Order: sequence, then C-alpha cells, then structure tokens
Amino acid sequence: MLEIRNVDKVYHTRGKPPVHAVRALDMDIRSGEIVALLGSSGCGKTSTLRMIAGFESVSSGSIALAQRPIHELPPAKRRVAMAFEGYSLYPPLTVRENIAFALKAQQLSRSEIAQRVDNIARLVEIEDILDSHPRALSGGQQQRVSLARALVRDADLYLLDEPMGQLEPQLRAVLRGRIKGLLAERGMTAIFVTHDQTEASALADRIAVMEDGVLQQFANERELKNRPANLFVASFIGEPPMNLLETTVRRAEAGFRLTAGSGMAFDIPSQTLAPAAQQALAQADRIKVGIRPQRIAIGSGEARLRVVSNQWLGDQSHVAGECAGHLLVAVTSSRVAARPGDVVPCALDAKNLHLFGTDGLCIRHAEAR
Ligand SMILES: Nc1ncnc2c1ncn2[C@@H]1O[C@H](COP(=O)(O)OP(=O)(O)OP(=O)(O)O)[C@@H](O)[C@H]1O
Repeated sequence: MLEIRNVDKVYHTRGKPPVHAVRALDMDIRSGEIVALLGSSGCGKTSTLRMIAGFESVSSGSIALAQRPIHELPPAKRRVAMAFEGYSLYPPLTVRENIAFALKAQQLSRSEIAQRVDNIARLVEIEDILDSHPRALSGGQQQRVSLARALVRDADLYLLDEPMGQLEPQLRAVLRGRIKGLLAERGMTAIFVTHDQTEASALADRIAVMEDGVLQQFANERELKNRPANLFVASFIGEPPMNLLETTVRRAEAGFRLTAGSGMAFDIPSQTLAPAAQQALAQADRIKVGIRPQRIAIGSGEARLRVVSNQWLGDQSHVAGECAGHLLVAVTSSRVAARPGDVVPCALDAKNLHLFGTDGLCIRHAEAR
C-alpha cells in the first residue's frame, strides 16, 4: 500500500550545519493498517510524515502509495489527508467551514457534506463549537477540529501528527477507541506520530520505533517487548524499562558463563545460541544482558536483593533493590511485604535474559512465555 524506499531527509539552513533528520528509511505499510511512529523528540517522526504528505521534499529515495510514485507530486495530488501538529486551521472560517472545506474538492452535494461534517463532529465531540471560529477555541478543541478535518476526507492514507496530545486523559482514551473503530470500520490506512507508548499500543497494529533519524524496529507491541532488535528498543519499550547489566564473558564447558559482578553469574548453553551469536560471544570480552522486571521472581531463588524501595500500585508490586552491585527493578502481581533495607531472595534465570552484542544488536532473546 505505502512503500517508503531508502528515504533520507537532510535540512540545510544557511549559516548552520546540515541536519540529517531521517536516514535510509525503508517501510512497507499494508492497506487498512494503523501504524504508530514512536520515538523521542527530534528523532524524525514529523519529518517522515511531512515527506509522505508532500510538505517536505525527500532528499533522496522514493515513496509510492497504492503503486503510484508520489514523492514528486504536490500535496493535493497525493490522496493523503493530514492532521497537523500545529492544527493549521483557516482563521476566517468557522469550524464547520474548516471541516467542510476539505470536502469541497470532492464535488459532494451540500446535504452529503453537512451529514459528513455532523458525523465526524459527533465522533470527536465538537458539535457544540461548529459555528465558532478557531481563535475562540482552546488548544484541545483546535486539535479535534484538525483531526476531524483530516478524517472527514476520502483519501488513500491518513497521517495524524500527535493527534491527541492536547487532550485530557479521559477524553483521549474515549477518542482513541472511537478513532480506532472508525479506521477499522472503513478499512482506512493510517500513520500517527506519538511519543506515548500507551497510545501507540492502544491504537496501532504495528509500531515503528525511531531514534536519531533511524528506524530501529517495526513490529507489533508483543514483538517489540519479547524480541527487541537492539539495546535502544529494549530499553525504550516496556514499563518499567528492562534491567541492563554489563557482564564479562568466559567460555564454559557447555557454552558461556556471563558474570555480572561478584556473586551473579549466568550459564548460557551453546544450544540456546544461533551460530552467529556463539561467534559473537566467542569474540567478546564483555556484553550487556537485559532482563524484564516482570521476569525477575521475588521471594524465592539463589540471588539476594537488598530492597531500596517497594511500591504496591494496586495490582502489582514494583520492587527496586541492589543485587550483586547492580540496581534492579522487579515487578510481581502479588503484594511484597519487604521494607527498604530488607534482604529478599530473588531469581534471575538465564533463560529470561536477552543478550546484546558489542554493536548493541540483540544476539539472543529471552525464552518466549
Ligand atoms: N525545517 C527544518 N529545518 C531545519 N531542521 C529541522 C526542520 N524540521 C526539523 N528539523 C530538525 O530535524 C530533526 C528531526 O525533527 P522532527 O520534527 O522530524 O522530529 P520529531 O521526532 O517529530 O520531533 P518532535 O516529537 O519534537 O516533533 C530535529 O533535529 C529538528 O530540529
């Protein structure tokens, strides 16, 4: 449906060094798919969206939509609808006129336009402000008008830049559900930008994680959590973040022994390693290992955790503590009775470890549950 091939974006500003905002981006998005572009501020999400919409040129590479190369077409010819981060509403027009404006080019009857505007206004809860002008609206209201103006159109692709960033949490959750319903019901293909993991997980079929202009991994939430491609994704996705430990590598009888400070060692049998991973371990002195807080068992096991903090969140305990010189966070669904300073047994099983090579790429994932 949407094919992004080897796209780069470099901004040149007079008197300043060039900014390489997007690097060698390759993505394939399927028809009817909802995709989140997720990453921290400045990682290239908005630049990517604006290149697809045609408001920024690509520095190199190509973009095709429904088999049509679009990267050299003007925005109006791309059949792409976009809701902008800065809303971009027309100040002299009312909300109703702003939304209807996007439909004028589609040569629809007046009654059809009125009906569509009313339907989308109801969906994003702006029926009461249809006759207001943008300057009289709050940021959250303007954001919903901008969203309505994009979603009301007939387009091959919908691009939504931080579509709900200004809304209070309850309304955001309600609209998220409704928008997902609308997109699914109409089989609309959409890409939205967010830096909120919960939003990405709730709305998207697949999540593209970006950092420093580079696509780190493009997969569903489960895959990102269970099979992170590299250290960045491993530490960025998941709450609380994955525990990462520096270990020294030594060959052992049936594989490798990874030692993380005094009293913490993991035996990794060779049979759990692909040939490339074995080779990487054989050549490394030190590697990083990662373990999800949910995979550290508290209350039993060989290791000892000196508790630093223990919080019960209503449905899970978050226990932070020091273990063999490392600060670890563990999450369990049962209530843990330990207080700061207490020492509790815990288990870190080698099969629950993700191993990362010296280049940061994951060379072995934790065993699937
Ligand atoms: N028009 C421009 N001219 C020069 N540099 C730009 C321009 N637009 C963006 N940049 C730079 O390109 C990089 C990527 O910016 P971009 O807005 O795409 O990131 P982002 O992930 O969407 O960030 P945010 O979440 O803060 O909107 C940043 O370093 C930014 O400063």
